[in-house]
Amino acid sequence: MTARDPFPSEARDDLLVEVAVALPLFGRYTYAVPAALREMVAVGRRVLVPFGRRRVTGYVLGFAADAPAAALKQIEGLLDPDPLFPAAMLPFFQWISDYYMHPLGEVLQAALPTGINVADQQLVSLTDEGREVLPEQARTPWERAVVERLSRGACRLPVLQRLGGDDFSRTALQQWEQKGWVTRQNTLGGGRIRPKTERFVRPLTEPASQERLSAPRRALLAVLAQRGAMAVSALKAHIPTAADLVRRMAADGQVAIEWRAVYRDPLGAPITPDNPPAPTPEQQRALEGMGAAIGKGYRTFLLVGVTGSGKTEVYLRLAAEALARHTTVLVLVPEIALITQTERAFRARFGRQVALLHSGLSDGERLDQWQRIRNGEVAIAIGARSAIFAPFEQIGLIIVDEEHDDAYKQEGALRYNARDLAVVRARQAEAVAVLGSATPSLQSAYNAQIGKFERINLFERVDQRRMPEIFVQDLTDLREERGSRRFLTAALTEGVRHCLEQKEQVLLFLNRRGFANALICAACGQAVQCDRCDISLTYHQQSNAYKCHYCGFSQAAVARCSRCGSNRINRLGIGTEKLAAWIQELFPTARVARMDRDTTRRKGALVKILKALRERRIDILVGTQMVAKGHDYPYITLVGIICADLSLSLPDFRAGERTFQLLAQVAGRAGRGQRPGRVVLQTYNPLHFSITAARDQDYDAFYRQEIQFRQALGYPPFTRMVQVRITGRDQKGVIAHARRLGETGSALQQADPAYGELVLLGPIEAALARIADHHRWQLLIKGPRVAALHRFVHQLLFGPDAPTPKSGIRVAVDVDPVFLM
Ligand SMILES: Nc1ncnc2c1ncn2[C@@H]1O[C@H](COP(=O)(O)OP(=O)(O)OP(=O)(O)O)[C@@H](O)[C@H]1O
Ligand SMILES: [Zn+2]
Repeated sequence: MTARDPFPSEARDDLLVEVAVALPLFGRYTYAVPAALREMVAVGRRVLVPFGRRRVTGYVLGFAADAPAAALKQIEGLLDPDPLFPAAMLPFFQWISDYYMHPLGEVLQAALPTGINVADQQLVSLTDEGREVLPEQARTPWERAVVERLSRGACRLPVLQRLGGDDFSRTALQQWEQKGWVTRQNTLGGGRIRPKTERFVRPLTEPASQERLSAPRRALLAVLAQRGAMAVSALKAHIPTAADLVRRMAADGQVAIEWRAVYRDPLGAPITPDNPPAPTPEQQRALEGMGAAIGKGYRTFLLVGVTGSGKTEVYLRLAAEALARHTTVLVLVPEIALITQTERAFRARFGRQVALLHSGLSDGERLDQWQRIRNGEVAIAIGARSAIFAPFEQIGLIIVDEEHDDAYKQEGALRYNARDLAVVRARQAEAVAVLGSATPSLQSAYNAQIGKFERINLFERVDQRRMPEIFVQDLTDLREERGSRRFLTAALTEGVRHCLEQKEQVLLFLNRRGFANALICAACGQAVQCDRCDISLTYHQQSNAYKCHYCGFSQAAVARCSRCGSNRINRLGIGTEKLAAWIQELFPTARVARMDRDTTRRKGALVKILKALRERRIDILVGTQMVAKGHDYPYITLVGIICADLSLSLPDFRAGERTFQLLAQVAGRAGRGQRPGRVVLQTYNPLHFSITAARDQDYDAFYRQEIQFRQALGYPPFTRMVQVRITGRDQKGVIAHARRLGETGSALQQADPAYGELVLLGPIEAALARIADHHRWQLLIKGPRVAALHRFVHQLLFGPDAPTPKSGIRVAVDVDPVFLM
């Protein structure tokens, strides 16, 4: 026991708990629980624990029988009224920690709603000497901004970090501290989110005395008599002057005002219940197989249904089946634009039983949705990838819509794939997983082929609607054309004209935003490149700026050529911004809108565009891959694919798969209503099998070709991969560390015959060699079996011989990487 222990007499009866801390450390730590907290401590609770010289958030994993010999510290406090996740989810989090090689405490931190963690925060301030010396010493823009900020007073570290974005340097701060120019002090920072409370009114006056009251006061009491206690904000809908009135009535003792905790509600007005259509015979068959499986143990189905085959209706009916068996339902959707569509469908069927979890919500809203799930107040959760962590108990069904979508891959600190986690969670919970898509990932289709998943097909669109007719336009025929004529072909413009005459809608797809993406100096031929990335800049007309699509760097478009100084920069190439301008010129009276990352940056902008499309206030929608996803708009009868080849030539073995999926998906937006659809698909490679298969809407033809290629080259799904990425500002340091990892890897491989089956590729410079001034190198490790592969990488990065990176060099591990550049 430590000298600090305030309860020494109780030493050996101490309750001990194992805790994971929210720090980059793999261990589990044992703490004692002080007597006062003993009744309340439970698995899944967040606690505040001392750790080294700091205090941090921890999560109770379980109870420990024995204390390690070393000094034992005590939990300092419990952070929430209840556990934030059910104990039954711990094996799931542990699996994630093991498989993705990420510390459990950080897994939990990533899984729980953001903004609630409490930890020490460092307060930085200038010393007297620093105040004198530093204004001279600060070099980078970030350093200057920091000194400027600190000269106005002490400041929290995260605020300083944010001042200059990528320029931030921990080393600089440490040096300043060593030289005595700044000091750091620990303070306890609170979680940002508090429960929301509202003023509620409760009637007090006996009905008999009401005659003497004024008419408004009587009206207010009448409403309360009918509805019970009400929030003042809700009362205003009945009595506009309620706020003022309530205050005066409270003073006269006629009503009581009290604060009550309420949920922040992102759902808005209720949606009118829908009228479920009778399932088609195909839907019926699909439902019989999958519905009967719910509640009877783990199974995964791959639902392959052509675009417009009514997969959503299948999901809805399966969800109803799961609810009837008193289990809960998790629905994953790749992105926010689709969540609104799916949310609408589920709320129309299931009303208030639905919770939402996605990044479009405020932190407070998300926490409240989390609590509703946690408290068993809802039975269905819909959300983007992070919703896989929804704290349900008794899960019966997990649906992953558009399962092929790369958006399920989380990049950043904890790298996971929510689609894969859906299968893991279903297995652990003995639930049914349904992965749905018109264009499944090769991985999932292969899993169905070898019997890991069960495949269910929907071959036809509902109501015998035809698949769109696809016309392929060979762009090499138009090589001699200039400007807009090169991409706005006769086939396309005739189609658009016809559509507009019929008052139908057009979708034009181009997988590149901006105005011009090839900026070439007219005098010397130099391409205009980002200062901080090895990537060309794109011209954006609306902001009249050159922008980098990787780091966000932006400079005024008047800039001169970096090589010869000429200000004549040719703007070649085409992006959605230019396409929209061209099409507007050609069809001046058409209502043209654009949907890409530039036009949807502001909160709510995306939903606004989709609403206008639904209400037919847009005639022609121009967009990037955002428009390709499962949208269902009945009046779109023409889809134009401006240049199908853009994604084909990327240095990534999945380029063919992505291109096929993108084309088949965007084509599938046409002709979903009563009127038949047409697609004009323009390409320089009309014979490439990704393109012919998309033209024929033939998934299996694509699969047969692609799977052969993967097998021949030993790519997934025939192998598994782990990518190790080494990044940092110091190029030499990055290369040196990458080489050291490569050497360590080779040595490990030679030492252990079990590693003979692994292939080490690299270390090599990444295809995107520099982003935001960080040099990037990588090591790719391939192997036929997960166990050996993972053991190897673990040893390479965390084993006794693992090389330690110098400060400023980061090593990130990406298991089952999706982005290889
Ligand atoms: N049984 C049915 N009877 C009539 N209409 C239906 C039926 N099932 C679904 N629909 C309608 O068919 C349309 C297409 O369905 P849905 O959007 O679910 O297709 P999908 O299979 O998800 O396609 P995609 O893969 O392109 O997203 C929707 O408008 C839906 O309301
Ligand atoms: Zn850049």
